[in-house]
Amino acid sequence: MGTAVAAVPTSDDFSRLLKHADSIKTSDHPEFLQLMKRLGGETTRLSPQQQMYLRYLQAWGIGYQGDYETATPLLNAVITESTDATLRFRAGTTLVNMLSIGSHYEEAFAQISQLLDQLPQIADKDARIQTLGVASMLYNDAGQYDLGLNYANQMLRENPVGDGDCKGRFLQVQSLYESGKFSTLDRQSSEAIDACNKKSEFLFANLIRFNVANFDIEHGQSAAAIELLQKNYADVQRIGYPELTSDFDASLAQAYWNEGGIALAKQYAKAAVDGGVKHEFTKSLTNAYALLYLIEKKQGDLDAALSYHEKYMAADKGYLNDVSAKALAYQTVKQQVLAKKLQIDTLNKQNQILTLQQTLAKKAAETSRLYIILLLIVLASIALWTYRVKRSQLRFMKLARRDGLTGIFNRQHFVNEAELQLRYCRKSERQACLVLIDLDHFKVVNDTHGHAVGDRVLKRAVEACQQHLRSTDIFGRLGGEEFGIVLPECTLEQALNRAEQIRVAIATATSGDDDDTPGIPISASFGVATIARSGYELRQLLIHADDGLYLSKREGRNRVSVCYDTQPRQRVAGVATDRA
Ligand SMILES: Nc1nc2c(ncn2[C@@H]2O[C@H](COP(=O)(O)OP(=O)(O)OP(=O)(O)O)[C@@H](O)[C@H]2O)c(=O)[nH]1
Repeated sequence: MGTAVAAVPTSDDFSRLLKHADSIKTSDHPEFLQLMKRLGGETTRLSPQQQMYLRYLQAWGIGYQGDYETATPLLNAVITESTDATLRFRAGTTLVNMLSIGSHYEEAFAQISQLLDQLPQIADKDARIQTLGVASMLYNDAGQYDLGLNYANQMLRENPVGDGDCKGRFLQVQSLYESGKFSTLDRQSSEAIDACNKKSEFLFANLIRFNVANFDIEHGQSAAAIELLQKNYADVQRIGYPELTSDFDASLAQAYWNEGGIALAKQYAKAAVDGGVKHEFTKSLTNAYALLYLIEKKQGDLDAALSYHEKYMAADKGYLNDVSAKALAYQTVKQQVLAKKLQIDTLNKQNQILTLQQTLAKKAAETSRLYIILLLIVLASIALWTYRVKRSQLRFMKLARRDGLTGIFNRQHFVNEAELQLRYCRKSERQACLVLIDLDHFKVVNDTHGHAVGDRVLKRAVEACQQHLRSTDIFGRLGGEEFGIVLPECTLEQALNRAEQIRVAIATATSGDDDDTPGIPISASFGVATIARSGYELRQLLIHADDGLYLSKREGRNRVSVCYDTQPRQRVAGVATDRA
C-alpha cells in the first residue's frame, strides 16, 4: 500500500510562481493575493533573490490596497538592499506611485526624473514599460498632458503587443481626455478597452470606460454613461480597487442626477463617499459631496445639505490643493533638475577650461623646450662658427707668419719674435747671438737645374739647419736664400760652434746623392754677431752679422765669420780666425 506524497516545489517552481504573481497583479488581483499568501508561508525556502522579489511584490500589494505608509518603507528596503538592478529600478517606480498617492509630490517627481535618467541603462522591457507608465500618469496628474502623452506613446512604441498595448493606450486616452483634446472617444477608447480586455487588464479597461462615461456625461449623454457604467459595475466591484469603485459610483450619481433619478443619484453619491480611498481628495469625492449637497437641499433637509456643503468645500479645497500641489511640485523639481543640470554644465565647462589650461601649459612647456633646443642649436652653431673662424684665423695667422716654401718664420715674424726674445734676454741679462746664413752661388743652381729644383734645395738646407736647433732658437727666412737664427743663452763661442755644425750639415745634405737634389753641391756662408758686442738691438745685430756674412763670402764662401772691426775675425771651414 503506497502513500501519495505531494511534490516539493523546487527553486525553479518558486521563480515561476513569483513571475506569475507579478504578471497577474492587476489582471487577477485575488489570485495574486492567494499566491502572495502561499509564497509568504515559504519564505525560508526561497533564495535571497527570490525573497527580495517577494518583498517587492508584497510591498506592491500593500500599496494596491491603499496602505501607502506601510508600503513605502518596504519598497525603500528593496531599493537599498536588492542586488538586482532591475528590481531596484522597479521598486523605485512603484515608490514613485506610492509617493504620488501619498501626496509626497516633490519626492515623487524627483524620483521619476532620476529613473527616467537611468532608463537608457535598463534593458528589461517590463521594467521600462512600468516606469514609462508611471511617468505618464504622474505628468498627467501635474497637468503636463503633453509629457504624459509622450511617455504613453513611447510605451506603445516599445511594447505594442505587451503591457504597452493596454496601459499605453489607457494613458493615451487619459492624456487626451484630461487635456480636452478628445473630440470623440469612440474609436480610440474602444480600441484601448479591447486591448486591455485581451490582456485581462480589466482595471485599465474600466478606467478607460470611466473616462468615456465622463465624456458622455459632459456631452449630454448621461443615459449612455449609465448604461456603460452599470454594464461593468459588477466587474469593477470584483476588481476591488477603491479609487475606481468610487469613480464609478460618483459618475453614476452624476448621470442619474442629470436624468432626474434623485434616489439613485443619492445612493451612488453616498457609495462614492463611503467607498473612496481614506484621507484622499479626489475629483469623484468632490463631485459626490456636491451632488449630495444639491440632493439634500432639493429634498429640504437643510442641515444635511449644509453638512454636505461643508464637506464639499473641504473636499474641493483639498482636491484643488492637491492638484496645485502636484503642479507646483512638478515645477519645483523641474527647476531643481534644471539647476542641477546647469551646475553640471558649469562644472563640465570648468573642467573643459581646466583641461584646456593643462593642454596650453603642456603646449607652453613643449614650446619652451623647443625654444631651449633652438637656443642650444643656435649656441652650438655660434660655437662651431666661432671655432671655424678661430681655426681659419689661426690658419691665416700661421700663413701670415710662416714662409710658404719652407714653413719656417717669414721675415716679419722672425723680426717680431727675435725682438721679443732679445728684450727678454736683456731683462734677464742673458747672452744671445744672431747667425745669418746665405746659400752660396744659388743662382747657379737655379740656372742649371731649374727653379723647382732650387726650391727643393732650399727646403733641404732648412731641414739641415733644423737638425741643430733648440726649441728656444728662433729660425726664419729673411729673403731669397738668406736665413737668420737667434740663439738665446748662447755665448759667441757656442754660437760659432753651432753655426759650424749647421754649415757642415748643409754641405753634407746637399752633397748626398738622392732624387730631389741629385749630386748638386751646395754650401752656405755664415755671419755671427753677439749681444756682448752689438748690444740687444736686432737692427745692430743684423748689421754686424751681415758684416760677418759679407766677410765669409769675400773670403771664399762656405765658412762662418764674425766681423766687428775694420780688421774682422774669421773662421774658415770650421776654424775661427780672430783678426781683431
Ligand atoms: N728657386 C728659388 N730661387 C730663389 C728663390 N728666392 C731667390 N732665388 C734665387 O736665388 C738667387 C740668388 O742669387 P744671387 O743673389 O746672385 O746670389 P748667389 O747666386 O747665391 O751668389 P752668392 O750669394 O754671391 O754666393 C737668384 O737667382 C734668385 O732668383 C726661391 O724662393 N726659389
